[in-house]
Amino acid sequence: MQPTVVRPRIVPSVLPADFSRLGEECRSLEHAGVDRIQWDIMDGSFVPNMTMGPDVIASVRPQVGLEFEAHLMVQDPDRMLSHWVSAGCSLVIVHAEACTHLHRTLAAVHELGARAGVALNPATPASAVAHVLDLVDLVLVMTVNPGFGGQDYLASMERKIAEVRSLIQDQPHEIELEVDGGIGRNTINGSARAGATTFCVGSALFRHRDRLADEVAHLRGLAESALSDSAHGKEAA
Ligand SMILES: O=C(CO)[C@@H](O)[C@H](O)COP(=O)(O)O
Ligand SMILES: [Co+2]
Repeated sequence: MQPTVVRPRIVPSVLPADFSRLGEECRSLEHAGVDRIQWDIMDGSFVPNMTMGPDVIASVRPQVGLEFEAHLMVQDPDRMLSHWVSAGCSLVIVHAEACTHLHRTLAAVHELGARAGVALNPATPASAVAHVLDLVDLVLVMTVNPGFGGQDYLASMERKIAEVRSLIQDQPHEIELEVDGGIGRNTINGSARAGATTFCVGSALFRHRDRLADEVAHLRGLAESALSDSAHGKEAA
């Protein structure tokens, strides 16, 4: 039987959105056909920037049907995990570097009824997730240093993307591989060929806010062609 090509997921970051109209902005993304919405949570400590708290996300939650993921760029995320889940995030991504007891933190996310993801800073090796894969639903490889949107993609991360792909490939449960930072028309191909199937896109998408649906389809098409050329982009029909 012919293998089918994995459908790439396009997940916008809300960082470039107009924060005074977040509900409308998220509805536009939903109408444009994106797969989820990523909320970039920054605490001014783990990263040198601050964004929003759970009440902001909760206020948008009833206005949009899409799944929400929280990308927690937060030192010691444990004490607030339940707030992000209560606000409506069904996927919670913590940074490996921010957790003293990563295994415990991931178990706590599952106990709250959410899916758990682990993000890796550019300087963190793929091996940082090797011993927690049984508790991981998604690995997020940062392709910029976290803290700001609009930075240049680090192509040097493609080797790590490939290493994570080979780590997760043989797991008994599905683990998504997402990339985040500087993803757009010129970089989605390289990260897809390396092993990513989910693409967080911020500024490269909002740059085309007058034709969001076209840009989502265009980016997904570019990723689909790259995945169809690569072994990891195929699944049994
Ligand atoms: O987590 C982060 C930054 O820390 C990202 O989600 C970016 O906000 C994505 O924005 P672009 O790099 O695509 O502009
Ligand atoms: Co992010």
